[in-house]
Parts: sequence; C-alpha cells; structure tokens
Amino acid sequence: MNGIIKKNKDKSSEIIMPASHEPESSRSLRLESTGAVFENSRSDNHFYRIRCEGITKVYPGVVANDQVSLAIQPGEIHALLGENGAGKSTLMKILYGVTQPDSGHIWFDGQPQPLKSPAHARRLGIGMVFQHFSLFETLTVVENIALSMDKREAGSLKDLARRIEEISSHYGMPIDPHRHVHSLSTGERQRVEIIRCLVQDISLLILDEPTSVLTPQEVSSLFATLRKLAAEGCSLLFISHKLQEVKALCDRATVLRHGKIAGTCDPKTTSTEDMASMMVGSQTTLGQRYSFSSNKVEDKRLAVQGLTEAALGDFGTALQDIHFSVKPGEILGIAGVAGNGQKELIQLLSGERLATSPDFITLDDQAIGKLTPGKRRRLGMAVVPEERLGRGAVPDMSLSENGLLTGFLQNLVSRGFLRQRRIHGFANDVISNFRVKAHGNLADAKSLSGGNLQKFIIGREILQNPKLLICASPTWGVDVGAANLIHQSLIDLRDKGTAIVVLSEDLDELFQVSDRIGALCHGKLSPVKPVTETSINEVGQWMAGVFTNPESEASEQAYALPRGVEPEMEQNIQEKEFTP
Ligand SMILES: Nc1ncnc2c1ncn2[C@@H]1O[C@H](COP(=O)(O)OP(=O)(O)OP(=O)(O)O)[C@@H](O)[C@H]1O
Repeated sequence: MNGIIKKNKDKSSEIIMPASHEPESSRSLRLESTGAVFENSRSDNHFYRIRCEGITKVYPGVVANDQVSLAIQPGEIHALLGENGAGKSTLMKILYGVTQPDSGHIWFDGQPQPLKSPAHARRLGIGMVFQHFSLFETLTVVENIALSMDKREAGSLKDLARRIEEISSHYGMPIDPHRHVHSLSTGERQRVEIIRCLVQDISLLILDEPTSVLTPQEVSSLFATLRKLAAEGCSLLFISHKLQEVKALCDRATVLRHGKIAGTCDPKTTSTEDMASMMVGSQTTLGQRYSFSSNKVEDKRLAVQGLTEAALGDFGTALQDIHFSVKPGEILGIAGVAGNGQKELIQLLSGERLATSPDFITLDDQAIGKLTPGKRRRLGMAVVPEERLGRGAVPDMSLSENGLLTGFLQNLVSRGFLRQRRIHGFANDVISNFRVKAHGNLADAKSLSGGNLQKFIIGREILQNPKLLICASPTWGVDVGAANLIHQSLIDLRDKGTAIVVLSEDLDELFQVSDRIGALCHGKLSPVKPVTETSINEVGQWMAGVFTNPESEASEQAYALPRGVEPEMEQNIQEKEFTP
C-alpha cells in the first residue's frame, strides 16, 4: 500500500498523510444535481485516496465526461454506475492515465496528480482491471505479468512465479503461473489481470465490470478477495451493471448519466430499483420472468446427437456424448462455469470448428456438422459469440462494415458489388432498434462502449430473423435497461418461430428467458429440464457436475469439480448459496 494508512496492532488505522497541496478555491464542492457536499477543506482532503473535480472529456460528437467530480476514501469500495455509454469507462481510463481529460483536476493521496500514463498511475499505486483483457494468448501467466512490470521490479521469472503463487493463495485466486493464457477460461484470465495489479504495490484498484463474465461462485470468491483488499486499506472503484452485487459489496455509489454526475447513494440502503432509476432517469423494472413458449410442435429445428469431440490443445475441453434439441419457437438455456466446454460447443455449432461427423449436428434434419460457417448462415443460422471484440466484431471496421460481415444475406451485396446505401441502412436499423449509442454507422466498432457494442452485435443477428440463433452471454456488460431490451428481443424472436440457444453464466438471466435449461460441466451436458421443473439450486449442482448423464448407459454420476470451481466455491454450490 502507499503508506498513508498506518495499521496499529489493535487493528485500528491511523492516517499519516502529509498536508494537501490543494488550491483554496476547491475547498468544498457541491454536486449541483444532488446537493451533496464534499468537505474538501485542506485538513480533510487527506482522507481521500483519490479525488477528482470538474473532469471533462469530449470525443467527436459526444461529451463522455461532463464536469465529473468524485472522491474515494482509503479502504472504501466505491461503485460507479450508469447506463451503457454514460461515461464510466472514460472516467476510469482518466483515473488510470490511459486517457487525458480536456479539463479538471485529480488528487491522489492528497497531492495534485495529472495522471500522465498508466505507468505513472502504477507508480503511484493505482491498478486497473479492464473489461477486455489485455493478455498475450501465447505467453504464460508469469510471462504476461512480467511484461507489464519494470524489469528490476519483476526480478527473475522464477521469483515472480513464486510471488504470483503467494498472492493467489493469499487472496483466494488459485492459478498456475506456468499455464499459457490461451488455455485459460475467462474467469481464470480475469484472475491473472487482478494478480497482475496485486504483484505491484497498489492502494487503489479500479475494476471495470469484473463480474460480467463470472459465475455466482466465482463472484463470491472475487468479492472475498476484494473485501480482504479493502480491509487492508486498498480503495476500490468498482464499475458494474449488477445492482445486487453493488449492494452486496460497495460502501458508496456514484451514478453517471449522459456523462454527468446524477447523484451518489449508499447502495446498502438504496433499493436496486431506485439505483436503476437514478441511472436511466425513469422507473425501471428489473429481473422479470418473460412468457414461456406457446409452441406445441414437436419438430426439432436444431438437434445435437452424441456430439463427441477431442479437446484441442492441452487445456481445451473434450465434449462427451452431448445430446439436446431445440424446437422452433423455443429458448434452450445452457448454464456452466466458463471453461467447461461452452467455447467448444459454440465453435462446433457455428462451424468455426467442424465436427468429426456431419450427423452430430442437424438443422431441420439436414446434417450440418461439416458445413462451414457461411453455409450454415445460408441455412438460417446466426451466431453471437462470447468475445465481442475480435470474434463478434472487427475493432477497426465501422459499424456498417461490421453489419455487412454477417448480414451479407440481407440483400447487402448484388452481383459481387456492395450496396452501400443498404449496408448503411442495415447498420442504422440495428443502431435505432437496439438503442446503440454511437456516433453514426461510420463509427469504428472500437469507439463504442462495451455495452453498446454488445447491443450492436446482438441486434445485427436478431434483425436477420434467423431460423436458429446461437447466443453466448447476450447481456454481458449491458446495463439494466438494455438487458431488458435484449431479453425482450430474444423473446419476440422466439415467438416468431426462431429456435434459440443461450449459453450464459448468468443463472438469473437463463431463468428469465429460457423455456428449458441444462448445464455443461467437464464437456458433459446435464439433464435438460423445463425451467418450471427445476431450480437455480439444482442447475447450480449440475454446473458443479452433480448429475447423472441422461444418455449414458452406465448411468453413473458424473461428479467432479468443473474447471474454474475451487473446493470452497464447490462447497457453496453444495450448500446452495449463490448470493455474493
Ligand atoms: N475512443 C473513443 N472515441 C470516440 N468515442 C468514444 C471513445 N471512447 C468512448 N467514446 C464514447 O464516449 C461515450 C462514453 O463511453 P464509455 O465507454 O465511457 O461509456 P460506459 O459508461 O463505460 O459504457 P458501457 O457500460 O457500455 O461500458 C460513449 O458515447 C462512447 O461511444
């Protein structure tokens, strides 16, 4: 830690900061919208680990941050809330030195600090875990961490690996420092990102939507880590769209709306509905269960029969004897801890990887297991992959070009010529129907906020009216209002007769939209049941591998810990505790 808190033996803390160098003019600050007053007198300022005032950042066509002020105390867990595009990531990047504000002031541990670069921020003791991980796939965990450190600070790889093991066991984030990143699940990659911050001496950790890719068990474990860090005096700035988690974890929350501060609140005493309303500026309904499918036909749109595929690479997951089917007008939810075969299943369903037998997968009774992705799309399949930047969209291409990449069958190409007006029109339709906040259809995909890009990708697939939609983590990083919109769009698509497979680690989401549900564990699929005949707890047990493989003749219990679930998390599953 940066030394401003002195821990006494009786576990009390003392502040030993030097006096602030803050200008007289900023002694107190009133937030116009809320009337909240930060007591910023010279003597009080050193209570803040970080404080910013009047931060403004303008991008072409949008004021991402407009006179934003924020203050966080040592050991405080502070949430930053707001709709997609509200300006949260921009503020985070400014506080981590990635982006320079157009105006405004920042104080760190009481000293004025124009944060010039991430290296400068790290030297001060600021760490950041981004929404999109920045790890080199072909390097090991320890090599990745060494790359982000000063050579002298990192020491030898052997020493660094030992430190990683110590930190990972101290904070309950088990990881093998010698594993290659490409073989890690999403949850494990996130651990690497956090450990990468913790190997350096940090006193402020910024986390941009850290739970959006985690299972309930991983969230519990992450929260235990974060609480431990806070108890040791590290301040945390936590961006999330999951308001229940904010209530469970955070001491205070600041809400951004259209780049401005909309207010601050104590999440423990403010309802999730009230927080959502502060974010969107109107009443919002949260977490409702949507209607069930009314389709009674028995036809199978998609049938997966005995799908068995070897693992690719040392850490891939083999798929074992997977059977399921989806009818037209039905949503099948597949739960699972990341790294238990979801990636492989999506690749095999989409055609990114070809099956060893064409009959393993049929679409309207046609064997498609060996068809390429393009041929499957021509048969009416659409896919929303898990990774939105890289697989779902090309970062440097415009939204129009990204629309064309999968929407080429929507009359966007004629005799080999691109129909520019239609291409732009298609992108505009996605933007308006899915309320994507973007600077027009020519904006690069990479300029969109994470949630807005997710809305664009899912909207692009839904507007193609596919016969079959394979959809991974549909609302990853999406705000509550947009999540409602996406869920309703999936239901509407289903009601038009589309068969939909949703793979998600978010059990609440799966129970909201699915008609039937199953879970993947170690490449095996649990029983698939109507959601009315199962419970979150039972599905949680399936995720932990507690199920009898319905197709297995031996009918033995497929019990083993799934990838990414540690013994203590597994105990939570057994004890049916899912609240973080
Ligand atoms: N590099 C950039 N170039 C152009 N516009 C940008 C850039 N970065 C962000 N913006 C715009 O600034 C606004 C705020 O974006 P930001 O990523 O901060 O939002 P956010 O609140 O983090 O959203 P989300 O919850 O979706 O991640 C958005 O309108 C976004 O399109």
